[in-house]
Amino acid sequence: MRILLSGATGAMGKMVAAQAKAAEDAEIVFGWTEATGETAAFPLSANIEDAPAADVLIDFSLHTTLPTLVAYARAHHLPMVIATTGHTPEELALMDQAAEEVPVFHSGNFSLGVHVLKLLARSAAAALPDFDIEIIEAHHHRKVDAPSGTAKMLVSAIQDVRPDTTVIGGRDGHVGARPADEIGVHAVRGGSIVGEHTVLLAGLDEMIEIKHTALSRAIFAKGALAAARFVTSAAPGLYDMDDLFLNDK
Ligand SMILES: NC(=O)C1=CN([C@@H]2O[C@H](COP(=O)(O)OP(=O)(O)OC[C@H]3O[C@@H](n4cnc5c(N)ncnc54)[C@H](OP(=O)(O)O)[C@@H]3O)[C@@H](O)[C@H]2O)C=CC1
Ligand SMILES: O=C(O)C1=N[C@H](C(=O)O)C[C@H](O)C1
Repeated sequence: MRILLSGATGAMGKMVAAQAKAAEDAEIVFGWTEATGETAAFPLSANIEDAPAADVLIDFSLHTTLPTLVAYARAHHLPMVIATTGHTPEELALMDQAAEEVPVFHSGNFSLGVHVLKLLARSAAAALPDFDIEIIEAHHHRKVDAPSGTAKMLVSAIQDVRPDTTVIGGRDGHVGARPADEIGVHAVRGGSIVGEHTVLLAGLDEMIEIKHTALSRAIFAKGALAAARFVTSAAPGLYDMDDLFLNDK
C-alpha cells in the first residue's frame, strides 16, 4: 500500500511514518508538508503535485488543507483517510461531495478504545434518560482546535438517542440552573497530554464516568493504517470507525 502522507512532519505524521515502517504492507511514498527543511525517509514537498502514484492518502494536518486534498484525490481517484480535526461546515460538505467519487474514511479518533467509549456513551445516555451529561476532554498545549474532534463525535453519538439536546461550552457568570436538554463540553489544554475524554453522566445521588486515556499516539496511527487498508478496496462513499467494526451501528 503506497501512502501519500499529508502533515508528514507533524507529531502524528511522524508516528504514521514509524508505524508504516513497522508494517509489512505499507510504504510512505511522499510527504506533504510546509516544513520542507526537515528530512524523512521519503520525499517531502510543499507542492502536492510533486507526489508520485499512490494507493491512498492519509491526512493528519490542518483543516484548511482539505480543499487541496479533495481536488488532488478526485483528480487521481485516490481513496482518502481524513484524521485531521476542526473542519468548518463548508469543508465537511466538501468531504461529502468527494465521497461521491472516491472512498473517504473520516474519523475524529482512530483508536479502538475511543470507538468503544462512543458505543458505551450512546448506550448509557439511552439507559439513563434523566441523567445530565457533560464531556471533558484534555489535550497537549499545541492543539489548535477545540473542542476536540473526538468530543464532537461523542456528542453526535449521544444525540442519536437524545436528539433534542443542545451543546454548550464553558459556563461563566449567572447562567441559571442547568437545563436537562444541555450537553456541556469542556476543553482542557496543557503540557504533553496525548488525549483524554471523559463522559460524565450525573443523576440524583449517583454518577457514572466513562473515560478513555490515550497513552501514545501509536493507537491513532495504527487505526489510520487499518482505515487505509479498508478504503483501498472500498467503493466511493463516506466511512467511519463503525465500518471497521461491523455490527456496531
Ligand atoms: N483522528 C485522530 O485519531 C487524530 C487526529 N489528530 C489530528 O491531526 C491533526 C494533526 O495533529 P498533530 O500531528 O498533533 O499536529 P502538528 O501540528 O504536530 O502537525 C500538523 C502538520 O500539518 C502540517 N501542515 C499544516 N498546514 C499545512 C499545509 N497548508 N500544507 C501542508 N502541511 C501543512 C504542519 O506543517 P508545519 O508544521 O510546517 O506547518 C505539520 O507537519 C490535528 O487536526 C489533530 O487534531 C491527531 C491525533 C489523532
Ligand atoms: O490533536 C490531537 O492530539 C488529537 N486530536 C484528536 C481530536 O481532536 O479528538 C484525537 C486525539 O484525541 C488527539
